[in-house]
Amino acid sequence: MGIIVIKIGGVASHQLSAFFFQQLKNWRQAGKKIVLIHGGGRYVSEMLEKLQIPIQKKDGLRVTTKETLEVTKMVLIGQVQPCITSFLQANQLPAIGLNASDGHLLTGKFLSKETYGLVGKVAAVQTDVLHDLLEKDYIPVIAPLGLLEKTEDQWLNINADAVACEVAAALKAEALYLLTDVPGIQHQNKWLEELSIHQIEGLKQAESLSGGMLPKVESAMQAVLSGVKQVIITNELENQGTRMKGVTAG
Ligand SMILES: Nc1ncnc2c1ncn2[C@@H]1O[C@H](COP(=O)(O)OP(=O)(O)O)[C@@H](O)[C@H]1O
Ligand SMILES: CC(=O)N[C@@H](CCC(=O)OP(=O)(O)O)C(=O)O
Repeated sequence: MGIIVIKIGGVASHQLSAFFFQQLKNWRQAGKKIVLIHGGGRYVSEMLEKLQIPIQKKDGLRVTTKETLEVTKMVLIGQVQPCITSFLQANQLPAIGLNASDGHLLTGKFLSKETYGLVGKVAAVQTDVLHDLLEKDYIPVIAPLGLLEKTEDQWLNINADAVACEVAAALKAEALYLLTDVPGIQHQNKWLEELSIHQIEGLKQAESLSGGMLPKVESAMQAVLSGVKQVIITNELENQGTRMKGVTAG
């Protein structure tokens, strides 16, 4: 079963183009299965500002306190996710919104509690739930949070790019698109068509990568190394974007 995983970044989530919906339909008609992961960090930040809760980011990740986590959950699962599922439904694409606790979909571990607080990395993806939905022709739409391993109530905030890459690897997806607000990765005023694992260190040293692009590139490369053949960072599905290239990938 050919699976295509698409991560919709915060900005991208409210500007899904007609081409996006048409492409999803074309893929489905060609027998592909689609899984979406959504971000929404900018909406979390907007709500934190409204509530006058301090925002702190480190290495492109949100330092997450108990209070921040509550707001993150509320915004991502309560606002961003239903917005995306209703856009899909309105475009005749059958969608089901999912969070970590649905069928124990996503479990996590602390990334570093001392440094980032209640931030996780993916420990396991319950792929059976996803396969069941895909067989019934649904498009699962997943929020980037996890449940701490061996608990039912300790939630962890996880970077959406990291979730998308882990889900793509667990599903052995044939392609992963990380949709964001820029047409790819830029270095020395040029948009890169490809970025190989060997170039990443150079880009970091040159301080070409900052903010959310740092964890995005790290996760994308991890997905390539886990066997996802095509990993692309772009702003629109029709644009070429930057293709991540592994050691042996051609
Ligand atoms: N080298 C780079 N090339 C392109 N964008 C970069 C680069 N370094 C940092 N960025 C920033 O990364 C942002 C995209 O990451 P992020 O804000 O986390 O988006 P998303 O919410 O879609 O995951 C861009 O808007 C851009 O400002
Ligand atoms: C740990 C961490 O940083 N979590 C992110 C989760 C949302 C996200 O990743 O949204 P984008 O993809 O739109 O940036 C956050 O709280 O902003």
